[in-house]
Amino acid sequence: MRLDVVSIFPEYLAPLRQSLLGRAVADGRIQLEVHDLRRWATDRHRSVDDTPYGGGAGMVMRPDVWAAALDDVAPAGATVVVPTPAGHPFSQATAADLARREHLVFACGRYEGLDQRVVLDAARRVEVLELSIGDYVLAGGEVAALVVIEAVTRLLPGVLGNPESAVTDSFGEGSPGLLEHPAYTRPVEFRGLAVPPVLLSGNHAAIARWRRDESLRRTARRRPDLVARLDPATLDAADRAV
Ligand SMILES: COc1cccc(COC(=O)c2cn[nH]c2)c1
Repeated sequence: MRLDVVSIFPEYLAPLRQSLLGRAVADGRIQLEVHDLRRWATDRHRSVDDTPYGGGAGMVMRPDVWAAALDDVAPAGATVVVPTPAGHPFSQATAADLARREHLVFACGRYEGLDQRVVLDAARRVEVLELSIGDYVLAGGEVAALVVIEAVTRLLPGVLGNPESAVTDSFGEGSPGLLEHPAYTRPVEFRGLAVPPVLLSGNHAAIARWRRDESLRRTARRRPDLVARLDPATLDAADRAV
């Protein structure tokens, strides 16, 4: 996979060269290039933003600068990802979809975002995905790009150590669509807190049942929205009793 990232703060993307992902980049399993958007700025001040038509606070990133950058960085066949609070919700399913693509280009906006014609023009040539990683506003798209890149590249076989299951919507072992159950390791008692005895029992059926129950309880408590989406057919009688 090839990754290109365009930003006015390229140093924000330094974490991509760390740890397992950094190793995949160093040995060429992933091609990564980070570009400074100002390279495509045309005036003496290398400006990349301007005041918004229609008035209002903040600045908008200029279409000419971004279009020139994407012309160079996103050839036909690339997928352009624009992190934005106004985007389609990013999910594990989206991550799995993006993991199957050859070339991802991340356009990191700042200020109030990109002139919409950047997206419209690029969409004539390549697929453009405006994605939101959550309902909050960051100062720029760089951190969101790091989130998406990590979620995507960890799914690539042979890229990040242990091959993660490519199952797109699993939140727990074999419990698709549920939150992960609690995890424990040594010591068996820690600051007066014990490990749930079932996990020490060696009874694998009971352990699987406990884990499933904990996933269901946690999901019901923390994410009723996920429970509403569960396919009732995947809930057995014991699940319904939780
Ligand atoms: C491209 O336009 C903008 C405008 C404003 C902020 C940003 C940065 O992205 C986010 O804040 C974000 C992404 N998902 N959730 C929040 C981009």
